[in-house]
Amino acid sequence: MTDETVETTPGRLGALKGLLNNSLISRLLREGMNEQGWLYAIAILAMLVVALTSAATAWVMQRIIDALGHPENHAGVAMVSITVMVIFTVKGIANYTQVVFMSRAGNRIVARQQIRLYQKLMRQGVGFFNINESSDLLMRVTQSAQAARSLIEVVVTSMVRDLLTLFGLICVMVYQQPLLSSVMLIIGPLTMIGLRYILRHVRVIMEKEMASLSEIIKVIQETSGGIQIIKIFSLEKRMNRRMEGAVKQVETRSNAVARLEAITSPLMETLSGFAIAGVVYLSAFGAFGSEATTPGQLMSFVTALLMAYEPAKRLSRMRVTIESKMVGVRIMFELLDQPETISEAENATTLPPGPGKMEMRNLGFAYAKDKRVLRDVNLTFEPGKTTALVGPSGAGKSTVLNLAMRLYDPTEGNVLIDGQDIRDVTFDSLRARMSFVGQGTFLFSTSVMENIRVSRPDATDEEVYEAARAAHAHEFIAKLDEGYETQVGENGTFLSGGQRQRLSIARAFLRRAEILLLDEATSALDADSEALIKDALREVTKDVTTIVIAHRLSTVLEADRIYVMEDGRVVEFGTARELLDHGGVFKRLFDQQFGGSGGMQGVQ
Ligand SMILES: Nc1ncnc2c1ncn2[C@@H]1O[C@H](COP(=O)(O)OP(=O)(O)OP(=O)(O)O)[C@@H](O)[C@H]1O
Repeated sequence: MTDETVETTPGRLGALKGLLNNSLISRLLREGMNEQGWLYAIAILAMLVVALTSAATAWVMQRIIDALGHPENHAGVAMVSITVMVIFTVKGIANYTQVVFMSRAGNRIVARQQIRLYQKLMRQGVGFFNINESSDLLMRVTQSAQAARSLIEVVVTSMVRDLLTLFGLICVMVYQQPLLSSVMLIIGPLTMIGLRYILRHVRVIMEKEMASLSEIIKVIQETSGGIQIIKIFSLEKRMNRRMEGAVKQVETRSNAVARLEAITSPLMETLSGFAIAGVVYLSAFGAFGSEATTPGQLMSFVTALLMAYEPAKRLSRMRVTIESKMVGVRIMFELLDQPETISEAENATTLPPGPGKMEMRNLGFAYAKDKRVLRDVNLTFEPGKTTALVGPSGAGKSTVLNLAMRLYDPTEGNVLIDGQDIRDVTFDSLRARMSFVGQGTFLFSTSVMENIRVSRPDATDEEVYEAARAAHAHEFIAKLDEGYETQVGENGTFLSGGQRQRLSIARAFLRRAEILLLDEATSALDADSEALIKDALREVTKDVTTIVIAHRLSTVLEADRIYVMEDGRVVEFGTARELLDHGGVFKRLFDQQFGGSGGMQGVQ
């Protein structure tokens, strides 16, 4: 159930949301208990002992006071002293055990949830990352697991230790002063009324605080990624203002939550103060004299009353704390429960090695509903041949590659490799057959060597050098301070655009896959480098099914077949020669680039 579905009936909103929350809490507890059951069992046992020893502390006050009234009874005084020592020793050990085991269980929950969240992200398709901003994901993964931990801690501690302690102390109170206790039991619950007001606000404020936190992360990310543009266009002031706005919002909201949480203290304190004052007053005037009260009993009662204050306060604030943590837990489960945008078939098989023929049959595709990007596209990529996709910007060429790699599933039609629908095979076996160089050259923040080797982790150093030579990257790598061990910086900041592209090409060469996809793979290179890499490509792609996308038509003139795309459709195909003779879209694009027949040399 989502909040939108509930929103339609405002009257029932609160109740339904409460239900949703409760089911989330029980799910969180169930999962927590299932995974860390024994850690919690020990902690809960220790809490039980804490509760018992707390009640015993109050109870023993009677013995202390009464024993002090009879100092001549040495054995009695000694017995009371030993009892006090035992109670406090056991309480100390139980407290320690409870804290240590609760923390262990909590830390493990944070660790496991963060891993679960990350694994969930890994299973998501590319489409998921298009619609979920990275700052939001960062916030969810880092904050929400902590919230889950705190929530379990609050619920378990309050429901077990505080509730039992309170119960034990009330028993002592009733035992020692039944009449006075009944007065207290009436006043106590009155404090709960004030809390209803507070609860309503906490959740709303926390939701806004999370959104502002996400905005802070986004500003920092954009600052880091776009620092050049920020400086060149003097956007510093604007970015500062954005940051100040987001930080201010978090500050204001944190203050509001703190105010609401803090209000519970004076509420409880004032009422407790009134109650204690009342007890002292009534006792002094012997209002309860008929109960034959000894000073020890009265002292024991007052001690129990004072000790009950802390657990009662925590219990009364439990809902407020739960509400504030609930927001984090909800966004965590939302992420964990999101359907995967693309997934392997249940009985997916392994795509066996083969010649690497790829066919696309009647493909239709839309990234967003009702916005068709491909229509009835039929393409055949022959094994061992080079096929080019050309056409104006936005025609859908990169989308074809996205579907070939199964980063998305087509909305109509299918993609076949060696006759097998790629939806029926495992991701690993599909992608093992492919290699890719894209428009954006992503590099990891590690060494040059590791960046090339990601495509084939078991490659030897010699194989990496060989791939780098083929991509004409070896020369510049050798000149770097630490050669192949040079760190490239975040996304290759320390390298030029052309150098980054050469590393991407080396990475693709190293993979030695049967199908090679090149999307503007040489666009960042100068004409000389491009010519060199074209030679290397000729060598590397000899027996490889190669699909090339390039705006510079000079790159594709030698292709065995060229498909021309326009507005999501294939409008022409053939060799460069055939297409030029045909005099259609390709001829128009060719003339735009080469100005008439100026570039006809090289056309097969
Ligand atoms: N991730 C995406 N989400 C939504 N729409 C997208 C996405 N990627 C591309 N599009 C849209 O799909 C259409 C085709 O884009 P595509 O990148 O396939 O074109 P292209 O022919 O490769 O263009 P270019 O030559 O400029 O790279 C465009 O209209 C584009 O706006």
